[in-house]
Amino acid sequence: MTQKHWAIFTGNTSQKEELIDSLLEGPLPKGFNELKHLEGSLLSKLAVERFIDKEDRHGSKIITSDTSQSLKSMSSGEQKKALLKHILSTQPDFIILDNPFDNLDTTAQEDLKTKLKEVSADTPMIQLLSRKTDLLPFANTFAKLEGKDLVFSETLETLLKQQEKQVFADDIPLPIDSYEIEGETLIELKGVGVTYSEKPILRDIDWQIKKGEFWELRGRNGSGKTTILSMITGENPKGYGQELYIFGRKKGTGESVWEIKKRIGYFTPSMTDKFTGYHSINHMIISGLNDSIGLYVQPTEAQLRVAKEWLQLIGLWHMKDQLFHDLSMGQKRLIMCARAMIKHPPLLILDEPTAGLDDESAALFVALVNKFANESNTTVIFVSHRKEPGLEAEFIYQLEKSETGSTGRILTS
Ligand SMILES: Nc1ncnc2c1ncn2[C@@H]1O[C@H](COP(=O)(O)OP(=O)(O)OP(=O)(O)O)[C@@H](O)[C@H]1O
Repeated sequence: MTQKHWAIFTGNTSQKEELIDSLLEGPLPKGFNELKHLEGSLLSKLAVERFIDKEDRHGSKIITSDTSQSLKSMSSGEQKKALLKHILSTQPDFIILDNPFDNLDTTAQEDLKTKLKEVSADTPMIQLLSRKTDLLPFANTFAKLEGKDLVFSETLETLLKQQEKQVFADDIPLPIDSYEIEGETLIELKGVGVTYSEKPILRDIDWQIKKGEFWELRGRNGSGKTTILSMITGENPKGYGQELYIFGRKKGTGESVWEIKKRIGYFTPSMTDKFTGYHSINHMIISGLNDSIGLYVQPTEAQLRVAKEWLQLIGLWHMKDQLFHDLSMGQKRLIMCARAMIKHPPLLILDEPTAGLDDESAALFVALVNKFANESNTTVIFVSHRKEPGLEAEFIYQLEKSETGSTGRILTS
């Protein structure tokens, strides 16, 4: 008998944590009788985060004991590989793969696919996926998770409907205040290099980013994308003493990190996922103007007006008083993105913003980013491993990984 492998398509409303819990802890949902009395393991971003927390609390290495590096300091791709290795060493009876290809570059995705194919010969797998291009070729049982309900389907075709192009009717709302930055160049790196414990990570990085440009930053896992971004945002001290110019000023010449941060909008999904979110979505949007999380002072008329315009644009005005906490994942991402955009910062960084979204929500998100990049003066840097269908970046900065440190080159899209 052929091994059974499940592919479960998830969307915005899917309650996948409950499904994962019942697969691991029981009672088993209908359609999974084959897994009775079997012990499963979970490969997911959440599982990685749990191990990082554990390592932090115990001050020891659990799944990276054979390397000199902590799990926390690894790139997201390296973390996922380390977790898979750990899972395989425990020889589970089945494996749940929750969006296994998120955060992985194409080469790492192919490596993981090959590995999973090998393992699939005698280990059943349950893949939870939100993007159809991620489907594992050996999956043979298909379902969709609607809320809590699993709807099994005989064929794949009925599950995969064609995607319509997303459009927003209104214009991007205008900013309340504007920023003065001299010159046309916003950020410049000249011959920048980074090493960690003598391991070269980046070498001779030359990158000039001008006002209003729309960039995509690409590169394999561990090629140094986050390292570059964290030097720009000021979180990484490796930028000091180098030819790194931020908003016209050389790094380390007395600029305040706070001043830099005020001019950068930043969004990465873990910001949403860790958010407790007991604020109304209207207040969440307005708080983007104050660089705070909730809203602690009475908003002005102008702030209320611009928040309304943003909520109308993204089609969530009718939900303005609902708690952020109660929104679907796709809606939360749109809110967080609008929150980062509302003050039209000179620079907006979106770090793998579509990870974990389903096809429909990702298309909506990308449409919002395209529109903002097109209609505002903000420079946008969009980091993604996935070729995001429909993304209209003007330039691509591609990091090429090498033993002597990644180098960069510019591609026009
Ligand atoms: N604090 C640190 N100590 C040691 N090594 C580090 C540290 N921070 C990052 N690294 C290493 O630097 C390299 C680049 O990491 P970085 O997170 O910038 O890559 P990335 O391109 O963003 O990867 P991914 O796409 O997987 O997120 C990786 O090999 C990572 O392990």
